[in-house]
Amino acid sequence: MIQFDKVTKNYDSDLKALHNVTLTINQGECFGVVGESGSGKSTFLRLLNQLERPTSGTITVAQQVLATLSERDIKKRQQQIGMIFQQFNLLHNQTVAQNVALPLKLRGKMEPARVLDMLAFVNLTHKADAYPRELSGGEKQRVAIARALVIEPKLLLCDEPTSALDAQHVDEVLSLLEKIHSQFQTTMVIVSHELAVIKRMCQRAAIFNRGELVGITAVKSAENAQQYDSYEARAMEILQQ
Ligand SMILES: Nc1ncnc2c1ncn2[C@@H]1O[C@H](COP(=O)(O)OP(=O)(O)OP(=O)(O)O)[C@@H](O)[C@H]1O
Repeated sequence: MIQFDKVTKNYDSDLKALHNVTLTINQGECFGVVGESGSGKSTFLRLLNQLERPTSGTITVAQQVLATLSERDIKKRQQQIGMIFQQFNLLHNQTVAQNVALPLKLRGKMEPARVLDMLAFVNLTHKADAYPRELSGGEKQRVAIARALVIEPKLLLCDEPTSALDAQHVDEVLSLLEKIHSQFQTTMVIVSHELAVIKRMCQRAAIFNRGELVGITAVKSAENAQQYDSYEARAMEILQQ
């Protein structure tokens, strides 16, 4: 579904946020992206949802080379991508139902029944008229997930989806992401510095270090407490167990 071919991204300076990255993400896959701070994870996501363009190389999504698309087609593509963030990014002066309805409203659609379906899917029907300040962190993230799903995305991008949550809410949100993956076969890309999250959710993961793709590994279960020389060695070892 997604192909990066020798993709490099420089921002203003000479520093390469991503350097010569080639990888493929399959349709229906849950793909993890790990790496230390500044390794290029967010840049990878921003290229995927076309908020940034590569300095060189090509990105192909659903057999379409992104660079060949018009602004209008890029906007259309972006509307098929759902995104969830570490800090939820809810509108605080809007109710839960209004937050979930927002992507539909932006497309000029009013589908209250669909909003209610989504709230039921994330188990928050009873909070439809509440405001974000009245919710727990886990509930806020579930609202954000309902908002991402309301457009029936082909691709769901998750940027540190559990990093702002305590353990109980982490489980709640991951269970919901698992349910989405099994029910809708949505292709998912999860960026997280928490290896346990990637381990639970993903079939494969890419490991980045300073903009370089160090490797892609199949993910197996159960973590051990061994000491490693570097973050990359630990990531590679733990994810392969
Ligand atoms: N808009 C920007 N302008 C200039 N440099 C940037 C910009 N965004 C990111 N960078 C730089 O690109 C490199 C990769 O950043 P990126 O945000 O992709 O890393 P990350 O792995 O997501 O980090 P974190 O885990 O801390 O969010 C970093 O050196 C960063 O300073």
